Amino acid sequence: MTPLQLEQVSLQLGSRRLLDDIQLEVAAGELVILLGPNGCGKSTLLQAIAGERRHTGQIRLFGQTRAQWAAPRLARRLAVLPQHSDLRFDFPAESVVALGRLPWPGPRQAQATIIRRCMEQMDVWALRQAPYLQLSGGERQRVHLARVLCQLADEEPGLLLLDEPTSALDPGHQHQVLQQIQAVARRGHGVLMVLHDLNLASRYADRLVLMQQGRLLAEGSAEAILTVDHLARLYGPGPELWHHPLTGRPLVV
Ligand SMILES: Nc1ncnc2c1ncn2[C@@H]1O[C@H](COP(=O)(O)OP(=O)(O)OP(=O)(O)O)[C@@H](O)[C@H]1O
Repeated sequence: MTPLQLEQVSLQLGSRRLLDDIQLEVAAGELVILLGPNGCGKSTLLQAIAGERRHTGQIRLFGQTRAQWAAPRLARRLAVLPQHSDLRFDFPAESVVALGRLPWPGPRQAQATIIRRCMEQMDVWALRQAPYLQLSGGERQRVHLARVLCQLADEEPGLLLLDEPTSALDPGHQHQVLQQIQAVARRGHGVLMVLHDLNLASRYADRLVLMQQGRLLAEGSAEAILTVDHLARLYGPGPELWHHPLTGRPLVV
């Protein structure tokens, strides 16, 4: 069953159309990256998919509309990392990650194993006892990533929505995190992720989607999408395109 299908999704606020007739699918096993300038509607789109914004048109998650999903079942299939995850409680990092396991009752030891695995994947296991509020911005972001990763189980395909998950990370952790997110997709989950870094998007996406002023402008492979014409249209004049010597993928300068 296809994790995500959008048909004619629009969202109007007063006289402003924040989303305009969006058609989009994310297949199981696919990592789709959404690109576009500030304010074009990327977060709004993710929020609409997450059920947080009223919209017209249809959004299907694994073939069912939101109204057809019981919330506890959907919580095992849909995991969302918003652009900002504000948390004021001074829990140990491990307890923050454990929040992701709330939809899953189960033996304590099995839960602990999954939590540890996700924290290791996000390189925060060594920080497990650190109070959340004492963590750095990048450490907090990786703790929240571990939390959403451990919300999905590999027995049932899920959908992962990630809004700029690497915005606070150093280059080494950006690659580590994106490799893990790619591995999540390879295990059969659908992933829809917002990124601003064009070269990370070029390297990791199975498909890129360009957004401009609430509309989808183009979608396809990195080679098809990262063109001088598209980039100049979205971000202004000046981009140069090279090719990565090892991967052959577009490299934006
Ligand atoms: N509740 C709201 N009321 C009024 N305008 C809103 C509201 N929510 C979003 N907007 C506007 O909708 C537009 C799209 O916002 P959105 O956060 O989706 O952009 P974005 O593409 O994610 O941008 P960024 O790259 O800066 O994160 C923005 O111009 C924003 O000001």
